[in-house]
Amino acid sequence: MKPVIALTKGRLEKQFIQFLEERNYDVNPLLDKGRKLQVETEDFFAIFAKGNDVATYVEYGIADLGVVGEDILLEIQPDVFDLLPFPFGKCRFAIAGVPSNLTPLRKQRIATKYPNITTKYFRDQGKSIDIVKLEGSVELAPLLGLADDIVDIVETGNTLKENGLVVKEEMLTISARLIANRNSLKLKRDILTPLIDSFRAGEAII
Ligand SMILES: Nc1ncnc2c1ncn2[C@@H]1O[C@H](COP(=O)(O)OP(=O)(O)OP(=O)(O)O)[C@@H](O)[C@H]1O
Ligand SMILES: O=P(O)(O)OC[C@H]1O[C@H](OP(=O)(O)OP(=O)(O)O)[C@H](O)[C@@H]1O
Repeated sequence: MKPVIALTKGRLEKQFIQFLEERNYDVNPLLDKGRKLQVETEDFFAIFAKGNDVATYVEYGIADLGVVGEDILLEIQPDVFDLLPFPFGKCRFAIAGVPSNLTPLRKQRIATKYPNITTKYFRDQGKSIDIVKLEGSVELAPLLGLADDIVDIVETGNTLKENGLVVKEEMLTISARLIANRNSLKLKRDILTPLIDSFRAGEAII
């Protein structure tokens, strides 16, 4: 029996495949998958999903393990075991906006894909804000007057720079994480341990 791993489609999938390649795993089935959403390799079955759904598949035990951004774990708090950080998917959360805008007299309006992380961050500082939930291209919001500032992921800073925005406050740094279904960890320990241990070797270079 092989473990089932749920992978976040897109940039994390690519970085995870590179991570596997560096550890001499057979990655050809993953590279050649085309539009298939389930693939079998020599070592595991992989399923490909959006980040939020990766957490759901792992929580429900459909997948034993998952590769997911820490942002998803912080935002939706799925009932999964957070096993270890990967040395990729590294970025940070920041408050950003137009350089010169003043703090408004009314409640500050923040646009974000991450309402829970944002609310908690401001609440911890004793600030009450209004949230505008967006699904992407969050940088548009302060430029078009939808919000005063944004809370979003920053990696290179290019998206902010090319849109004339600046970081106003650094919040926290994150990376991709290996998560596990709680029952799988107990019941499938023998098949999961070798895989987890080989991934754990990556921690040393974080
Ligand atoms: N610019 C970035 N640099 C590094 N990691 C990032 C960056 N943006 C997002 N991530 C991480 O990669 C994960 C997947 O992001 P990605 O943008 O591929 O998917 P998404 O957020 O669901 O967006 P989309 O709707 O475009 O697929 C995020 O959950 C986050 O952990
Ligand atoms: O600092 P940078 O290297 O420019 O990366 C940051 C950008 O990457 C993410 O967006 P993504 O590409 O996932 O698109 P999205 O806006 O649709 O979420 C994030 O939301 C920022 O917009």
